[in-house]
Amino acid sequence: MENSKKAEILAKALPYMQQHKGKTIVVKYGGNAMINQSLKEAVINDLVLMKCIGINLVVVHGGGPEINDLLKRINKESKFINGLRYTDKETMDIVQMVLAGKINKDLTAMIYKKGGKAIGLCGVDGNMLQAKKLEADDDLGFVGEISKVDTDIINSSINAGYIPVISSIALGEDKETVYNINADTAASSIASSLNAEKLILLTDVPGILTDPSDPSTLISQLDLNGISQLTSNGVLTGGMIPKVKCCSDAIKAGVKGAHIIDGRVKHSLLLELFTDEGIGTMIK
Ligand SMILES: Nc1ncnc2c1ncn2[C@@H]1O[C@H](COP(=O)(O)OP(=O)(O)O)[C@@H](O)[C@H]1O
Ligand SMILES: CC(=O)N[C@@H](CCC(=O)OP(=O)(O)O)C(=O)O
Repeated sequence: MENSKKAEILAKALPYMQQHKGKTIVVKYGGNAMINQSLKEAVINDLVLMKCIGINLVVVHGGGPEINDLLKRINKESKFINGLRYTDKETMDIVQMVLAGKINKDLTAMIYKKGGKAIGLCGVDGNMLQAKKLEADDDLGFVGEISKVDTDIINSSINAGYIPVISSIALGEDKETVYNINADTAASSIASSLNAEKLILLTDVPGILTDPSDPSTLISQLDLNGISQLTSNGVLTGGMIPKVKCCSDAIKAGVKGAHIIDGRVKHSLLLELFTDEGIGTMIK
């Protein structure tokens, strides 16, 4: 590309930088969007860039596929009910090891490698995510429902210049039981409690599709009415069910926009933040 073209593209970033500076944006980085190393590096690059331009960035990560891999290694089957993992005690230990251990520390290190500053936390740290057992039609074991978010540790980390990188496990009211929280739910509750400008969910599809097998059926914008329609007519299945519910919960709580975008597209975060049209599905 010619230098003048490059300069033009860079100059066009100014209004977007001004728009986002000082705003709180929560990015949920899903396990399905972490599979390829070069893509992972591109995501980390974009996160560090977001922080550099003055966004109060919070990263909440998942790691479902990695949990499945480790369970498989101990010959344990992964069981999901409506997109949520049935979590017995042994599974809970694995979830904690993978999310709060391996993935959380890998992502934190990768941010340092890109020249950023991060602090890896889980919901237990700073008593940030407080939960009780999720009461559902089917018993899901140690799957929790967030009852309170204490944002102190998140705000302190942001004010000290760090990107908080948060894994989705939470502490029970007995201060003993640890619960497995769907990472979309954790991100949504955190975004709501922080009064965030945006919640961005990075996943492995282009956004919400009316036909999940056909990427050309992307819905680019939806409001809360549209969501109830999709939910009742069975278009959403599996992990998309909690994901969309999280977006609508965040919007109801005052988050201005929730975005489901394709983490497999290189620099999808920049396309979302630095173009008028954005990518993926925007819920308002
Ligand atoms: N209507 C839909 N549009 C797009 N994806 C859908 C839809 N219904 C179900 N899905 C599924 O939801 C998945 C995304 O949820 P999930 O696997 O939990 O992702 P992540 O690990 O990123 O949180 C997609 O891979 C897709 O298989
Ligand atoms: C209760 C529940 O389902 N918890 C999830 C937590 C991780 C997660 O949500 O990871 P992704 O974002 O990669 O799907 C799980 O155990 O897989």
